[in-house]
Amino acid sequence: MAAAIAVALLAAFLTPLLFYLLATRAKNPLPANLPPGSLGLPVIGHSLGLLRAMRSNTGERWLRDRVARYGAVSKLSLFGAPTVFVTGAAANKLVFGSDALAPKQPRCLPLILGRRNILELAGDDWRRVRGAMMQFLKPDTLRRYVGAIDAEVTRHLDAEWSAPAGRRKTVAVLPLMKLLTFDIIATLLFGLERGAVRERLAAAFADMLEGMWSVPLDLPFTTFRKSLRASARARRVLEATLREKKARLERGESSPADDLVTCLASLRGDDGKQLLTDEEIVDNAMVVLVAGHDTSSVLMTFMIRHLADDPDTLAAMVQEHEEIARNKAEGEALTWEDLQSMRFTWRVALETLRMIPPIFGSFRRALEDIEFDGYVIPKGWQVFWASSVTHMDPGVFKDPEKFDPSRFEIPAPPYSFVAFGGGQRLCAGIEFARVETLVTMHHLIRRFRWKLCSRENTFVRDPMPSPLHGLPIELEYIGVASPRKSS
Ligand code: HEM
Repeated sequence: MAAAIAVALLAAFLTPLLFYLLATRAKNPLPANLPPGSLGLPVIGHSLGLLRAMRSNTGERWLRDRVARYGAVSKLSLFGAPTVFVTGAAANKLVFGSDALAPKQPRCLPLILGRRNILELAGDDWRRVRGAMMQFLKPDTLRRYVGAIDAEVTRHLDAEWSAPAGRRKTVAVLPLMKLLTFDIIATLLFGLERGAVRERLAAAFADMLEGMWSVPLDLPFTTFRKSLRASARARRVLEATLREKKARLERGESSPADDLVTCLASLRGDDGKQLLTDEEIVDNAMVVLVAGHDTSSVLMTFMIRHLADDPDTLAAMVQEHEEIARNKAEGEALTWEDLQSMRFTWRVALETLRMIPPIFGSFRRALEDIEFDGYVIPKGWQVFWASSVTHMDPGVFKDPEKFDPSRFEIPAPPYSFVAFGGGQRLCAGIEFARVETLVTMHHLIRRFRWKLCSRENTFVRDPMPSPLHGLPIELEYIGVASPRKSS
């Protein structure tokens, strides 16, 4: 019965789409010099093949096979739209630099995050929203929050990782890292204290994520419907938070530097009006929650996974962090200056991101016919970029399968390392991610050693890389940390 309903729904959904595609193709004949490759079956195209490969952790190979067969530019069909897949530094430059390409997200994203979220915006609207967010996320502002992030990390480690003296403890790393990054965002960016409101946001957010990448069918019992409802609950919390922040600002009880939401609410345009609308502030708080939560938690999880089996890298990191700790008083919080000394640790993070980029790739939409590499990308088509093929290209990164942080002693060639994207849409949260990663790794390395519980060291992409069972590790407390002096 359920299967019959699903088939009927699918037919109802696909048939008009098929007619639409045939009609538009008849109206706009395709240019002759399209990239090589086939568009596959109508509508279904190559989506199932790619998704299956990602779930079995062969997504990178799936793309590499395409490149071996067709070259760095090829056509295919993904998620119901004709697509050109591009890879390599020149293609990345096009993706991140060309005004003829606009961002394009899966259809479910604006429905869940809100239509005024930065990922949907272009032109002046994008510049205004990005500029406002960077007021808080730029290094000059973030340097003031290192102590607060340090406090959040040590509190988290005390509560979730530590075991009674002499006892070993097993933890699953990924869920804990997600909890930590959620807590850091809730405190630092939303200024939400621990308690019922924050727990309501955490619960709504967890439900919302489940349907984030699902088929956007708003029908009873679909994951997407559940996600939409959870998104409405999360928005209600953020709207109430914004109202409270605005009231406090008006009463002179807070400062724009308190948190991202207060900062955005305080900004004024030339006309003296609030620079971002309330809707924009809430939509972009939702983006920050999603963009900043899964990505950094995945990075730290895979660093921990790698360090368990790489004693040389671990030893070099231990040395770096011991030197920093030597110059600090007992329990003293880290500072911005300390983070600048964590060069090796950040190179380990970059190498981890090169080999396992949390964001597999994403889409753009051609606003006009674009000529690239001797082919035409027709107006209206999707462009799909993926970081992994460039990251694993031996012509760019020698011995790409080897984990070698020293390769980042000099900057990678332009548009070759794209884990954070590139160009004007470069990740807005790089500095934030760098601060939370370095602070967390410092305290973990000073307190614990660990080994992997499972020898089956694989992961799947869903679409974020997720290690088997959340990466269970056995922790040994080495007891060098001491109670904090300041926060
Ligand atoms: C290891 C951590 C992170 C990685 C690997 C990462 C990766 C990326 C990538 C690849 C993009 C570009 C997507 C595209 O061009 O299609 C992006 C954009 C973005 N990221 Fe991150 N991100 C990370 C952490 C964060 C954090 C912590 C925040 C917020 C605090 C954040 C906020 C954003 C925002 C707002 C954008 C959109 C920028 C724009 O369109 O102008 N990210 N990120």
